[in-house]
Amino acid sequence: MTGSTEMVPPTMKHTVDNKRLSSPLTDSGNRRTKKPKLRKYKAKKVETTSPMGVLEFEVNDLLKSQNLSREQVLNDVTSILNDKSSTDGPIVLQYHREVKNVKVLEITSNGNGLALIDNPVVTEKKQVVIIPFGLPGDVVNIKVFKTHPYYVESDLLDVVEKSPIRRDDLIRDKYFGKSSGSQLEFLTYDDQLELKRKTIMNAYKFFAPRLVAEKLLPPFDTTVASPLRFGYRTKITPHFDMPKRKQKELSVRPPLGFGQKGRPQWRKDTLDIGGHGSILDIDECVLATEVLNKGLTNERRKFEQEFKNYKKGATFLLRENTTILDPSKPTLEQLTEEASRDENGDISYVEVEDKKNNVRLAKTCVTNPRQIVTEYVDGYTFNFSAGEFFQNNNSILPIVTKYVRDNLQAPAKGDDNKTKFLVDAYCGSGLFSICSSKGVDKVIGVEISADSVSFAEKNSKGKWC
Ligand SMILES: C[S@@+](CC[C@H](N)C(=O)[O-])C[C@H]1O[C@@H](n2cnc3c(N)ncnc32)[C@H](O)[C@@H]1O
Repeated sequence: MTGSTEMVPPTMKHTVDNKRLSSPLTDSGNRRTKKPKLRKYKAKKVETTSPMGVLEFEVNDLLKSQNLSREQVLNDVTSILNDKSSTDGPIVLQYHREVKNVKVLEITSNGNGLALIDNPVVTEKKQVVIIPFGLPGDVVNIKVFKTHPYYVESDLLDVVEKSPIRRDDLIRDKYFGKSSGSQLEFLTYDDQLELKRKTIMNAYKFFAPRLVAEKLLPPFDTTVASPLRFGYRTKITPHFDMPKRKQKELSVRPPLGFGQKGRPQWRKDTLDIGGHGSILDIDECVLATEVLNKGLTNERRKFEQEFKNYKKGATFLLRENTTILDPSKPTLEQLTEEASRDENGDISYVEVEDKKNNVRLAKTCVTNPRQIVTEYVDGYTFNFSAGEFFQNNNSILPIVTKYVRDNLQAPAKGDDNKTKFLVDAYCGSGLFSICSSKGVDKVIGVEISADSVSFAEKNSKGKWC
């Protein structure tokens, strides 16, 4: 399975930087060797439902399936921490090495491959390795670059043998394979939906084990497909960092885009696209809607002129806004709210039609988080602050809100087949409460954000709530 670099067992001599030792004189004038102060690894407290917490469950699942104990994959992080150099100390170099012909065994809920490799120091031990863009069944070459107690992180260098589910021919995003923006484009859409289903099933397995053990859950249905697979995201947040070494005035525009996912090298023809910084310079997002891509072009052009004015890095908000058009008036005249503008100073927009409700809509791109925006869902409109939460895929909302509506109609006991109360926990600006309220006596929304509560109240006025 693995063919790691040559191994030299570490000794404590390796682990200590001599320069850091203080050695006071004894009475006889000799230097007394003081025990070196070891740097201790401090494990961060991980919230179990966070991505790191879920990873821990997934690692445990892998170990169970491979009949391995946690002890058998435990890494000696302390000796790495106390090596002479954190980049090229002898122990660091033993751990952070290239490993060839690694068979990927599993895929995590966020799309990373999981595999087992030999521990480079203790021959009878293994390591769990995370391989971004590695698929179960792939045989790959990797570079391990970071060690945690129960797993190591790596970059994908080459795919030696392709998994039967790997479909690189489906990739449309030029940044795919290095950007953190999209993870699953090299799977068929059916496989992507199946992975989502497995993620939900795992959520119940990890967080509600009694419900699963006592068979109290209904069967898991297939995942509802999105009508749009690309060009659906109604919010993106490209960002930039300032260079670490402060210059008086920046001479070159910093990259503006999304984070790079490690330093992968497997897509040789796109290696240089977006650059090599921790943030990639992104000029189009295949997942975002057409008008957000227009906004991205506009805001990048503005940034090109203004980047010297920034003292710190920042995040840009690009959020789609919808105007319901009056067909008797010119579109531009009706775009009264501020939005991203093109090089001529005109608001960029895209017109679309809701055939079902016979309505024409203009989509614009808002950049001010405090600006009030409108989303249009199957005839309903929702207002909320651009910076607050709203579902990111507008194209799927008529389907999911209908699904919820259709499956809510459980009649209250001994009643006239009517649902009396609907409680929408975590209601945001009221999307599901409002779309499901028809025929219900009373809807109660629960929400922690005061801003969203006030919009939920406003959005529900005149509806059935
Ligand atoms: C994923 S959003 C869903 C909003 C809404 N259901 C929708 O689909 O548009 C989750 C919402 O839960 C709210 N929230 C988070 N923690 C909460 C808590 N402890 N109590 C109530 N609401 C909370 C957030 O402010 C956010 O609006």
